[in-house]
Amino acid sequence: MASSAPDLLDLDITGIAHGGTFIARHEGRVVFVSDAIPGERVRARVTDDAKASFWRAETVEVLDASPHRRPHVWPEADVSLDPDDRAGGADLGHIDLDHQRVLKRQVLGEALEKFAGGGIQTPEVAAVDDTDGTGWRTRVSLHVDAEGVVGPYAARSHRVIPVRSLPLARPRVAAEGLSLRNAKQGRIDLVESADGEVHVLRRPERGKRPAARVISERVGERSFRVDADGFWQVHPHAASTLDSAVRAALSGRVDPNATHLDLYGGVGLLASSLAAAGATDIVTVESSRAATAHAQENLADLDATAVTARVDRYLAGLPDGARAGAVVLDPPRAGAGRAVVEGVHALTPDAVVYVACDPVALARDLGTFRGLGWEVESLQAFDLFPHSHHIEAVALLTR
Ligand SMILES: C[S@@+](CC[C@H](N)C(=O)[O-])C[C@H]1O[C@@H](n2cnc3c(N)ncnc32)[C@H](O)[C@@H]1O
Repeated sequence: MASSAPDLLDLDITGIAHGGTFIARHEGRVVFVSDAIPGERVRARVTDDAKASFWRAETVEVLDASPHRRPHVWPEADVSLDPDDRAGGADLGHIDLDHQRVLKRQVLGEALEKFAGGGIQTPEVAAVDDTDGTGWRTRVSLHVDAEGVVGPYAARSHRVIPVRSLPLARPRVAAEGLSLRNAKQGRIDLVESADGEVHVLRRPERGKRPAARVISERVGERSFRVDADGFWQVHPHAASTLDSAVRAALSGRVDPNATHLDLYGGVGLLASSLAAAGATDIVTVESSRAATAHAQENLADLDATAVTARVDRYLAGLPDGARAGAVVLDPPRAGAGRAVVEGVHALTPDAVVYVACDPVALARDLGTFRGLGWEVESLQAFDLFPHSHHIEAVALLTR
């Protein structure tokens, strides 16, 4: 560390930043602090002072606690432990669940204000069940270090932390994860499929990796085959929540004679939502060949075509004057980006439904859409990742 930052700082926490850290100021400079809550005064250890514009720090002691502070939902991530020994992946687990949702809404609102041009009503971040926010992770990645220690990584590091509990995991996933022994150095993914079976996918750093295993997921009456290590929503209510939100957004907006697009389609979840909303001719576009092979099979009863392509290239390759009825896009964390948004706009769709897992990327892309004359007609947000900073949002855009 450069000599300019003292090791320890006493800081007043004034806000929440995107990405699960909190904002304080020291001599005018922004400091991003982990494990804090707005309104608190904390003692924090500076971990990164390389940049002139901001530093990073970790709370080591809470000097004046927020009324929203709780013992961490994961004892192995509690602020009473040395920051190096705190398990990662539950960066809001020290905050009461309702207030987590208030703070997530604030992050979304600030992103919309800053990057989407402002004036968009920020929705509440809705709970998808009435639990305490534990026991939802159907997918958990653990790591095995050179000494054979199995556990999650510590927050903001690649150090494996041995743990006795995995409270965010589904109970069977947790039990399986905590019973792992004699593992080779590398990663182990645990995946609970819709039938409750837990699949253990060992990915040793050296040696042969096992062949892809196909599992079955379910939304309503429809089942989806997906590679166990392929993309599927993590919260058990996520796929059905997003399916319902997309159907509702598209209700009455699907021209049965048009071609409709499901971009970043995975194994076809939202293509089936398009079909449920009345679409008969659907193209689902996805870069993973394995996922599109599953999508083609999963949507076999529909008039759907699964295309393996990068969305930007697919859109760029469409003939001039090509049209789409409705477009659903569900990009990865980085968002769709200007070229894709412009490509969607060029298809003059009647409606665009944007499913987002990153509020800043969403806000940027909404800003681009608005610049092209689109309006955000509705926006919903869902707490599909309780005790972590992640948010899922669904926006309907029309012109
Ligand atoms: C957030 S997931 C959404 C999947 C699907 N809509 C669902 O709900 O299950 C994003 C998907 O986009 C795919 N992907 C990432 N970058 C892509 C790109 N540039 N073009 C096409 N697909 C991409 C990933 O493989 C992943 O399946």
